[in-house]
Amino acid sequence: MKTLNVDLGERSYPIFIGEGLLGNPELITPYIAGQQVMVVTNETVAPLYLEKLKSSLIGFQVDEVILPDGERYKNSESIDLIYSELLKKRHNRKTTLIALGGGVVGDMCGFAAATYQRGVDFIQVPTTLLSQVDSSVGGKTGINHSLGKNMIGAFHQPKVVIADTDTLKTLPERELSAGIAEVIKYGLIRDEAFLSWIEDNMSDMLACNPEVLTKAIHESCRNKAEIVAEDELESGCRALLNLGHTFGHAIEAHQGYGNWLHGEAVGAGMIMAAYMSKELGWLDEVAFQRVSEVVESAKLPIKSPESMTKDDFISYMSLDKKNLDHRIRLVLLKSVGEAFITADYPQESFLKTLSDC
Ligand SMILES: NC(=O)c1ccc[n+]([C@@H]2O[C@H](COP(=O)([O-])OP(=O)(O)OC[C@H]3O[C@@H](n4cnc5c(N)ncnc54)[C@H](O)[C@@H]3O)[C@@H](O)[C@H]2O)c1
Ligand SMILES: O=C(O)C(=O)C[C@@H](O)[C@H](O)[C@H](O)COP(=O)(O)O
Ligand SMILES: [Zn+2]
Repeated sequence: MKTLNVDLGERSYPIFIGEGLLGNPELITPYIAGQQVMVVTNETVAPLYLEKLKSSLIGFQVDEVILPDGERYKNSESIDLIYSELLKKRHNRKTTLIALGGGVVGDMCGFAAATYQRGVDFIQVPTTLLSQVDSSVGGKTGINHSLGKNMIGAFHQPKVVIADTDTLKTLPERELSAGIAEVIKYGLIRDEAFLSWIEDNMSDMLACNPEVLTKAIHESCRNKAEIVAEDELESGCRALLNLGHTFGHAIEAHQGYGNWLHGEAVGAGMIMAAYMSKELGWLDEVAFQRVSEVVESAKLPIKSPESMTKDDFISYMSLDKKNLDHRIRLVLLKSVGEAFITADYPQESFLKTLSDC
């Protein structure tokens, strides 16, 4: 097992990564303050992993909420189901919520924990590649709105992250590719050496090779933990983690949540960001092709949906949480391995990107 730490003073926590972690009481029980636990999961993950998780929680009052599966259920109705179960089972302020599932379950469980009785503890047990490399770390929690992705939420850090790589054996291929999009993101924004490693190991990642996936998770979480430790609440460098997301969130919302997976939209969005970086003279053609090829090699879409017009993009992007003074702020690439954020660009380059990509 590998361990990383997210250094946030009194809110610091460990990330455990490895095989056979689910079901080990020594990894989870030290992080449960009271006697009550509420496991939040969904109808797909529960039959696969709920009993295993519960076997590590002997001696606690363990309750569970099994949500419907899908990005389209990342909404206030699902949050209400969690609150209702907590109240019905008389959970008090010492309770600990445990997110067992992918990023959708993790974001919702975290948001319920941030708000139930003004805030209770929670633990992340991520079971998708995307949630193991990204969403379980850093404390962004929340739900979608029909007008925009992740528009309602809170920063609320987990007490521990337990990433059992055995769970990836049951993950559908399309979901594995979606997770690789966020892995590629770390290489593009700040770690060119990691990007080269990703390029060299792409076929092993797609074949679910456990050593290669463990390294991908470790290096992704190391990069994310460093950024979050520097800028927990996204007043500066944390925004770089949004590479591809300003375009990608517009795709997800416009296409109807769940039709394009988050990682798929981020993959196409990163190519749009790279294309615009080329238009602005930051990337040359070779660097742009490198970005496009690594995304394509992960079996991700490389073009935005045919059905989306420039105005469709602009109407969603103009609501993006990073915007300042009605200017759309974008994360772009100075080079492969170095991102920056800007609202200062010629509108023609932005519009050309929307029509060409
Ligand atoms: N909070 C953050 O920092 C952050 C970061 C990145 C993404 N996100 C959010 O995460 C969400 C995407 O997460 P995701 O890609 O994990 O999607 P997801 O949670 O929808 O999971 C993908 C699918 O895999 C299933 N699944 C989960 N684990 C499985 C397993 N081990 N075996 C088989 N099936 C399994 C799920 O039920 C679901 O159908 C989006 O809502 C995105 O906005 C949040
Ligand atoms: O942790 C972050 O910060 C990120 O931006 C990680 C992203 O991969 C993730 O999709 C996040 O949920 C996007 O955040 P948002 O603030 O743009 O909603
Ligand atoms: Zn993301």
